[in-house]
Amino acid sequence: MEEQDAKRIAGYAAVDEFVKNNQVVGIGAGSTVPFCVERIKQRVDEEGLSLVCIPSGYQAKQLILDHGLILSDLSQHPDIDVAIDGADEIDKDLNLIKGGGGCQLQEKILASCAKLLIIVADFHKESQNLGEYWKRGVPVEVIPMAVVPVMNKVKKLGGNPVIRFGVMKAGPVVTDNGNLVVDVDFGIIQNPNELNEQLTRIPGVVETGLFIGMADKVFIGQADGGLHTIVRK
Ligand SMILES: O=C(CO)[C@H](O)[C@H](O)COP(=O)(O)O
Repeated sequence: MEEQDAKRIAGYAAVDEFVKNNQVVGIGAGSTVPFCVERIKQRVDEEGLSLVCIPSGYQAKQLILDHGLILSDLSQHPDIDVAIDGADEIDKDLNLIKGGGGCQLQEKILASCAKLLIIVADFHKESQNLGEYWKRGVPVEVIPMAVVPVMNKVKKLGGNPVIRFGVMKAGPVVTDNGNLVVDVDFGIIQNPNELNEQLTRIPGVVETGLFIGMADKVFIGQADGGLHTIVRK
């Protein structure tokens, strides 16, 4: 079973369980979310579901438009029924590292506006402790003028920070909000909640990719074609 099949299994199952008629649906980013949007489109066509979709960024907006779904924003729909998103790593307590696609700030805003945050992922992403699988570090979105002081401060917290650079661009990744992303390797993270609080207290840090206690249910497509789900206790 290919990784792509695992992503599809997770994406379809999440949409089938959680997307219902007349909902406002938040759409995250990454390579698993497109399978969710594909399934949403099928169900809109087959069942006549009436949905409004709120994107987390450029990629999600384009997905919504490409599938002919109704696009809106938080100004018109500040209350989301369900946000569906991917994750880079999921620990035993359903804490997440997100932001592999650089959309951590908008994704956290959508999640904070949603009654439910549903995560879809393939079998690589599940671990006991954050940092066991995702070796690129915690994405930290930083105001450009603060990038050097922020990097110095995260080093004092025990992190190894690297400014994220783009492919096919002679310069750093710039987020949809005009900020930079610093990926900070903390090794295995024993206390993600405390780390998130320490990071967000640094002036110049806008948001981190640590999602603590936000996910309600995760759908993890398995290598054998099965599905593993975990519900928040
Ligand atoms: O947080 C994200 C983007 O900012 C993605 O959801 C995360 O990187 C997972 O992506 P994929 O489904 O490709 O593994």
